[in-house]
Amino acid sequence: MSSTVDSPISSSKIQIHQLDRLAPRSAFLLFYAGHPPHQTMISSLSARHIARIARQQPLRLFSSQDSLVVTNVHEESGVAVLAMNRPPANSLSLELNEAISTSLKQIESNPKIQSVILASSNPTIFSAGLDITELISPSDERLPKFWNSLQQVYIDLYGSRLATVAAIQGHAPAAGCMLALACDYRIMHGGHGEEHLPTIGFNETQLGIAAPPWMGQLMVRTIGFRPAERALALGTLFPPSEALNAGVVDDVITEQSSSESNEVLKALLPEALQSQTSNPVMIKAYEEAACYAKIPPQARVASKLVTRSESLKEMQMTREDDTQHFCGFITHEVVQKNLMKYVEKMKQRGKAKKS
Ligand SMILES: CCCC/C=C/CC(=O)SCCNC(=O)CCNC(=O)[C@H](O)C(C)(C)COP(=O)(O)OP(=O)(O)OC[C@H]1O[C@@H](n2cnc3c(N)ncnc32)[C@H](O)[C@@H]1OP(=O)(O)O
Repeated sequence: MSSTVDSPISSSKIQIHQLDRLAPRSAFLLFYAGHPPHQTMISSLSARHIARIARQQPLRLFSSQDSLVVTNVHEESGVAVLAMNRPPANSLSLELNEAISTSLKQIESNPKIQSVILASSNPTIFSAGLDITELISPSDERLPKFWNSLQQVYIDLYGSRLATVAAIQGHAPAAGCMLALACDYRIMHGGHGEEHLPTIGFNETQLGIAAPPWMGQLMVRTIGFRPAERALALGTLFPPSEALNAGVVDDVITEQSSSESNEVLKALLPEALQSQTSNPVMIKAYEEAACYAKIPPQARVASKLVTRSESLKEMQMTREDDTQHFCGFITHEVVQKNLMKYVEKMKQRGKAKKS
């Protein structure tokens, strides 16, 4: 099935192909940047989102302090912020994943916005990765839905028409690292002294599980085959300077700096992030996002898709198999035992910290 609607992003025409056979609830948005041979894929959206765009209806904005994500836009600079807001650790539950995808789509539907900063309302944790409690004794109904929602976040972020900048204030293990790697630019905080260094990486093997192929390949595409192969096998969590050297992040910032951007940040940041207006990571993230926002969007999007469209297509084609594999793997008795042990350790550590 295919239909054409006016693009909410530009005056171009967008053609929508419903790829029922490959991904029943998804569709590719095909964007004509110039002539048909230059047709490029921007993103995949759920059928529900497409129906809304076709009717030109705005998506619901998540903005209250109780929301799982908080967002705000600054149309003058073309920059938006989308911050995860699920205490204590922004671990990714089904609901948080869905909120990220929905909010990203809502921001994308504003034609004045060209960049988004992916951030956290927690100043020491970007995201702790998957909510491990989703993985323990899961229900047959929720587990595939949960995994689908994570795949969708990856597809939406990696294929977004927006330039995406990750403001990594603190820890970003496993799927938290995936969120950052799916962005266009990554800025990490250097930490507060040797004892409080945040880390980033795919630590799955340390939990007795393995990162799925699309996540592992994301690391391969970011840091290269051999370093990624080793980091994936060992479950390496990189502290900031090592993450920078390996290419996991693009920038590490520690110094507090005053900047002209402070004033804009006051207007841009949602209430839950107002304490971060003079945070160096946020300042740098804003400056980078504003820089991307000045590039002619059609050229920027076309260039992004040179490197991303193949892996996004692959993801769409293997999505159902990936979900089946994930559900089979996670519910395996040995994996369940490993996960329970890991959660027990995590709780003991939490108790020790509090006492
Ligand atoms: C085919 C299979 C593919 C499977 C793919 C999996 C990808 C994944 O994402 S697996 C998840 C991997 N995540 C982790 O291993 C992170 C575990 N957490 C931590 O290492 C630390 O919490 C942290 C480094 C992120 C932060 O450390 P910090 O000392 O600041 O805080 P804590 O006291 O440890 O944690 C605070 C609070 O949050 C709870 N929590 C932390 N992480 C998770 C999580 N991933 N899921 C659920 N809950 C989590 C932790 O238990 C604490 O709770 P309490 O305050 O109630 O004790």
